[in-house]
Formats: sequence, C-alpha cells, structure tokens
Amino acid sequence: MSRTLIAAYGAASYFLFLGTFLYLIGFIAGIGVPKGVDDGPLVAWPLALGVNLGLIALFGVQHSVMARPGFKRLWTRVVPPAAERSTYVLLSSVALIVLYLAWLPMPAQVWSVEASWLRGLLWTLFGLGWAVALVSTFLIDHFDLFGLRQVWHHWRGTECPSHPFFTPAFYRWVRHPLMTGFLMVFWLVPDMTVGHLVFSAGMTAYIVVGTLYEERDLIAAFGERYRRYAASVPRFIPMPGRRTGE
Ligand SMILES: C[S@@+](CC[C@H](N)C(=O)[O-])C[C@H]1O[C@@H](n2cnc3c(N)ncnc32)[C@H](O)[C@@H]1O
Repeated sequence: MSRTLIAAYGAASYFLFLGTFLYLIGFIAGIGVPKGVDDGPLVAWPLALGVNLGLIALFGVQHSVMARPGFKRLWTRVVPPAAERSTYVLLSSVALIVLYLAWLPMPAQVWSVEASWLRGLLWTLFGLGWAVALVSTFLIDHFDLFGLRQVWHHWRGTECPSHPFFTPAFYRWVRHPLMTGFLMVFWLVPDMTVGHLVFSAGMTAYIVVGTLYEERDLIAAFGERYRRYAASVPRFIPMPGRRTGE
C-alpha cells in the first residue's frame, strides 16, 4: 500500500473514532443525539438484556483481543504494521456504532435525583470525567493511541520509536486515569434507567478485565519497574498519601 494511502487511512480512522467518541457523550447523557442509551424499540426485557450484553461483549472482545501483542504479531502479517493501530481504531469505532444502532432501551428507573444542586454536581462530575479521559489520552500520547503517530512516521519514512514507561501527572495518582474518567461518566449521572445501568455495569466489567490484561503486558514489557508502580499506586481511585513520582 502506498504511504499516502496509509496516511489517508490513518486520518480517516482517527476522524471516525473522534466522531464515535463524541457521540458516546450524547449517547450516555441522552442529549443531542438521535439515539441515546434510553431510546429505541421496546422489547421484552430478557431479549433487551441479551442483545445489550452481546453488544458490550462484542466491543470488549474486539477492544481487548486486538490490543494483545500476540494478536498484533499475527495481524501484522495481514495489515501493514504502520496501519495496525489505525485498523484497531477503525474496528473499535465500528463496534461502537453497532452498539449505538442495535442497543435496546430498558426504561425502568433505577434512580432519578431531584435536588437541583445534586443534579448540577453530578453533571459537573460527568463533564469532569470526560475531561479526565481526554487529558489522559494526551498524557499517554493521544496521537500514538489513535494511530496517527504511526502513519505519520511511515509517511515520512522515519522509524516510530516505542514509548518508554512513564507516569505523567494523573498517572502518579492512579494507574489508569483514562479508565477513571470513563468510570466517572458511566456512573455519575443524575438519572439511571435499567438499560443505562446494564451499559455502565457491562462497561465497568470490561474495564476491570481489560486493565488486568493490559497490566500483564505492561509487566512483560517493563518488569519490576511496573510491579513497583502497581504496588504503590492505586488502579482507578486515587488515595491520599499513595502516589509515586517517576
Ligand atoms: C488506552 S491506553 C490506556 C492507558 C491506561 N490504562 C489508562 O487508563 O490511563 C493503553 C496503552 O497505554 C499504555 N500504557 C499504560 N500505562 C502506561 C505507562 N504508565 N507508561 C507507558 N505506557 C502505558 C499501554 O501499554 C497501552 O498501550
């Protein structure tokens, strides 16, 4: 494949992911999108539950299996190595779009906060969660995570160096601040239906399992250094007095 084609593929995958990521904000909040987590045809709850869990599993399997070094080694025999991350990003977007389209509502209310000050506080924390997630992508390397760095180096004909282990800013307080941001936006909402709860609980389960696999790879890559970091820094929730500087 030509360098320009791979660069265009990388850029297209990035912008598609940006769109699906922005859609996720509206999907969860139920604001500003044609179909949110509580919209869609009403069906019997066992069917809705089965379909929704299947959609989360589809996203979780795609997102976790394709991120493993062993899978990447096999996969890069099929796709050019420079386009591997962009393909991951593209297929993650496809899995999310399928989830948005096929998601079935389960409208029974689990909680609905009435006090306006508390609603305001929860919406503020919801917004803060998105900010934490976005800033974390830049701390770890936004353009690498979304495949643009790889296609850019390939386009210029330069080597794309792999990242060292580091613990910038939020990474001194928690090991997975990007996931902390996601956990905030999944749970800190003033209104929660059963369907929304299934989404939040399913995605939380995926995050817990996904980060276990990620840490196994990080220990394989960085060894004792990562083990020491994991022993002193909490996974998702910052604890006063427990942080490390690298
Ligand atoms: C989607 S990012 C998520 C990072 C982290 N789990 C979080 O929630 O903030 C996953 C990538 O970040 C890398 N990564 C995670 N922690 C890292 C660290 N402290 N230093 C360097 N790379 C790291 C992993 O190897 C993986 O390629």
